[in-house]
Amino acid sequence: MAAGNWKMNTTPSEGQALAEGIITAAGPPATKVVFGVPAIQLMQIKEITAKHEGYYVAAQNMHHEDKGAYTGELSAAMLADAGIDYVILGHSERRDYFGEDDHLINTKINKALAAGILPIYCCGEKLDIREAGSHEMIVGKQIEQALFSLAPEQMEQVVIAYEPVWAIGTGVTASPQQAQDMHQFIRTQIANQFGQSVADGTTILYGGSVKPANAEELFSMPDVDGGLVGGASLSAENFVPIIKAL
Ligand SMILES: O=C(CO)COP(=O)(O)O
Repeated sequence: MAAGNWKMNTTPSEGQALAEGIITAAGPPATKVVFGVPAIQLMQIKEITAKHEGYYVAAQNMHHEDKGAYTGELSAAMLADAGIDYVILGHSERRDYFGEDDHLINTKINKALAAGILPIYCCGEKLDIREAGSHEMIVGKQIEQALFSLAPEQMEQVVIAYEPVWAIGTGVTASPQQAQDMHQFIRTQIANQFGQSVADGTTILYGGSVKPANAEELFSMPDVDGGLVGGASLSAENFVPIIKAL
């Protein structure tokens, strides 16, 4: 899977041109391609991807309650009714700037699954944790708190994105071996909790300064099933080679 997280970039007209440009240049993809677009563009981009096999749309967030007085928020039911395929949950920017924790993210994951939307669950450690050698402990805890209450058939619907915070938007990428080690660790956690066949079927994406120049090497690692791409998903020139690396 090649997933782009556009974050708070692109106006609706820019987003339309971007999605159309990528689809035209990449053609029918050999992997699933997901556009994680700003809320205002969800239905517009869905209309485009619906015409092209292999292309999907993701929301970048979702509220954990079903409905009510939550000004500015979107519910799972709204996304589902609009035909949105995926929702990115637990991104480090939401954790840092909006105070989201794994308990809340777990609630959101349950709501998304109940509405038929596939969660892309983001986890990953900060630099000080990596330097202290505690990254497996911290990511292990994130996975446990957000996912271990799910039933195996729910877990089968979840995509995981390992995004070391120190690699996001910094130009510093985890080495292929660092990515592989963490992905293998995550898959083992999933296997221990949900069984080997669920773990084998789980898509685990790497995110953090994925570029055309490093995508192929990262994706060649056995437990790296694709990428969640920020900056390099904002132009066809950069994103198409990343799609084609899968
Ligand atoms: O946060 C990311 C994707 O969700 C990664 O962002 P960059 O690819 O810009 O480092």
